[in-house]
This record gives sequence, structure tokens and C-alpha cells, in this order.
Amino acid sequence: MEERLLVRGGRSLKGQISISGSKNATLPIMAASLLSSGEVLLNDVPDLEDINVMSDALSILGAKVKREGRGLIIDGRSVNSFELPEYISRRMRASNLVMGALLGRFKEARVAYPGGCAIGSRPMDLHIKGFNSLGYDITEGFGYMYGKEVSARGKEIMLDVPSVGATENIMMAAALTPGTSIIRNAAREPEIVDLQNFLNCMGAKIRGAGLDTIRIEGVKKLGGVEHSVIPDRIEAGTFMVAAAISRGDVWIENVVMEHLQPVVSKLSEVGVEILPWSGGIRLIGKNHYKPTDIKTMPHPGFPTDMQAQMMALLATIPGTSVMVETIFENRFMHVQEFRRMGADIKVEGRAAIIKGGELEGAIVESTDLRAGAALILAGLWAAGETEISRLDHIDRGYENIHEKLKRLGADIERRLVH
Ligand SMILES: CC(=O)N[C@H]1[C@@H](OP(=O)(O)OP(=O)(O)OC[C@H]2O[C@@H](n3ccc(=O)[nH]c3=O)[C@H](O)[C@@H]2O)O[C@H](CO)[C@@H](O)[C@@H]1O
Ligand SMILES: C=C(OP(=O)(O)O)C(=O)O
Repeated sequence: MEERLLVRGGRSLKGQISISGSKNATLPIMAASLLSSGEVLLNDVPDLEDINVMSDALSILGAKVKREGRGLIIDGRSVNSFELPEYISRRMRASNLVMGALLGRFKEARVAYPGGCAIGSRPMDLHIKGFNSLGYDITEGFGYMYGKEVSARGKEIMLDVPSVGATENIMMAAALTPGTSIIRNAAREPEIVDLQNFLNCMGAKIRGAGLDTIRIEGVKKLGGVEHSVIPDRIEAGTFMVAAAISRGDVWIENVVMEHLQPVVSKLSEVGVEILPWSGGIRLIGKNHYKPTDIKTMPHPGFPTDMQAQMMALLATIPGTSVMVETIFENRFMHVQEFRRMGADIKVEGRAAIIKGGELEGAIVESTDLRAGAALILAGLWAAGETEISRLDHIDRGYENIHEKLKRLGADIERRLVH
């Protein structure tokens, strides 16, 4: 027996939904709570499997983690272990983020290589280079990274690529490392800005997040804090595509328009009407859209985490669209599943050439988190029934997506099947 999602296509979504707190902002902030010598209260924490895994990771290290509704209380004063074992680390990519926090606070860490979706090889070299530059000696072996302070001192670090995780990990380690650290070619994602705001409220001295140079003056100690996590721009983008693909009319609440500029811009280009309103944004779908070309890029470019969902929409638009994935080398696994639904998509290297047309329901598998979301979106438009398996991927990053879609009028249910 396995749970599956059954989607019957053809209904236009209508109504209002509210976006949850951001998974990708909450995870580094949870790890950064280890830096605090006080209690941390986080608001707007989404109820997701990845958040449970990070809570387990912090608990294994000895922190006290308690959920109260949308709030999460983390008390890192009781941390008594610097080792994150393999069985927990491999459950997600973001587990690596405890490394920077442990090094910063305790000057020692042993963390097993992270796991996560198979969207690319996702090495840790830039994280390790960054820690080394700050004076932490990192050795690797038996599937672990082991770090220990040698002569920790702020330094200038140039990232080869603007890695989100490496930027976050280095910021965390540098926050409690004496001297000035400068990260050049830093990632500029909104989640980095949220991490900076969180750390600064605890007493850190960081500026520049959101730009490509981040300057961190190390401080001696960080205190307790209450912080509200930013809305999830990828969940918002997914619902924007849901409105567009179902040719619906949806009011989306709790969004930061500025974080969604590249998605808004591409949806407008294909012909979706997007209107700001006091609570967020309204999307009005149309019966006729134009094809377009998209290239994923680090923020403020088009996010790789919206590539699969946008491809679902492009697969329904007559004409030829091209999607180029520049961030992850293996993030087209959804293409073979779309093909099962009748999509005409060819992959040539890093480009997918999409000849849009009709889609029909099929039995398909979520191959990763966003691929799973994209299959739901395709199912909203496809003729007949789409049955989606491997919901564990979707549960990592979407809070009750089927309930939220149902409230908007989608014909969708989650069912145990043989
Ligand atoms: C929890 C979280 O926030 N996850 C997001 C984060 O992942 P994550 O932080 O893992 O992604 P990165 O920004 O680090 O990865 C970007 C690229 O850099 C490469 N790289 C990264 C680190 C390194 O040491 N060496 C290296 O070569 C990766 O293989 C990838 O090709 O940013 C990605 C890119 O926006 C998003 O898709 C993920 O949803
Ligand atoms: C790829 C993602 O997450 P992670 O980095 O946690 O695998 C994602 O959120 O789309």
C-alpha cells in the first residue's frame, strides 16, 4: 500500500489561498539557532517533513526543540554533541548547514555528507574552502567532514559560484569568528537576507545580504531572539502556475512580490494577468498563451526551484518554448514523466525543447520535490486522471498542497492504493 495523489483535470481554480513560511529560509535559520546562547522563537514555520528532519538533527546534537502551532522554540544551550550522524544527515541536503553553526559556536564539528534530491552532484567543496579560509581545518573521510579550529580569523572569501548553502554556512561560521570576513560573489537569494536579519537580531554584525558582497564582523556571543520567517516564494510561484495552467482566477495572500519578480515577469510574458492587491497578488488565467524561453539563474534570475512547474505550463502552450537549466546538471527528470502524459519535450544537454499541446492523465512518479509539484500542475490541466506516486518528495516542501488546491476547486485527493 502506498499513498498517491489523484488529480482529475479540467477545473479552473478560483478563490483565495495563503502562502506558508519559507522552507528554504527556515532551514538555515534553524541551524543558525545553534549559534545562540539564548532561546530562539521562530514564527510562521511551515509544517513540513524537512522541518521535522532539521528538528531531529538539532535534537540529536542536544538542543531542545518544541513546536507550538506555527511557532518553533529552539534552545541550543543544552547542545552536548558536535556530531551529526549519517542516518540523519543523508535525509536532506540542508543538514549540511549545521556545520557552519557548530564551527562558529563550538569550534568543532563532525557532519556526515548530506543527502537530498538527486538533481545534481551537489558537492561541498565551496563550503569547505570557506571554512578553511576562516581558519578551520577540515578533513574528509568515512563519509564525514570533520572540522576543528586552528587559528580562526575573519578572511576574504571568493565563491566560484554564488552557492546559497555555502554563503549561509560561511555567514554562520563567520558570525562568531573574530575579525572581518568578506564573502564575494555571494548568493543573493531572499533567504540569505532573512538569515542576515535573524543573525543580526541575535547580535551579529552582518551587512550586504541581497548583494554580491557580504561583510561579517565577528562578535563574541549571540543572544536569544524572536523572528518571523519570510513567505515561501517557491510555494507562491507554484500556486501562481496553478492559477495560470488551470486558466483560473486566484488571490494569493502572504507573498512578497519583489521576491517573485522573475516568475511574475515570465508569467506576464506568456500572457497571464497579474495584479497586486493589498493582501498579495491576483492571477487571472487566459485561454490563450504565448510560448517563451527561460534560463534558470541565481537570484534575481529565474529560480531553478520553479523550472519544473513552469515547464508544466509551457507544455500546454502551443508553439515551441525552450527551458535551459544552468544550476543543476540533472534537473530534467520530470521530462520523462511529462512524456507519459503526452508532452512533446526533447532534452539536448542543458536545454529542454518543449512543443506545447494537449496533455492526458497517466500514472507518473515524483522524481524530486519540484518535479512532484509540477506533475500535480500538469494534472490540473490534463484530460482525465493523473495518478502521482512518491509523495514523500512533495511532503518535504509543500504543506498540504492537495488541501490548498481542493479549497480552490481542484478535483484532487490523496488515497492509499495497492
Ligand atoms: C535548502 C535550500 O535552500 N535549498 C536551495 C539551495 O540549495 P543549495 O544551497 O544546495 O544550492 P547551491 O546554491 O549551493 O547550488 C548551486 C550550484 O552550486 C554547486 N555547488 C554548491 C556548493 C558547493 O560547495 N559546490 C558546488 O559546486 C551546486 O552543485 C549547484 O550546481 O539553493 C538552490 C539553488 O537556488 C535551490 O535549488 C535549493 O532549493
Ligand atoms: C531542491 C530543493 O531543496 P533541497 O536543497 O533541500 O534539496 C528545493 O527546495 O527545491
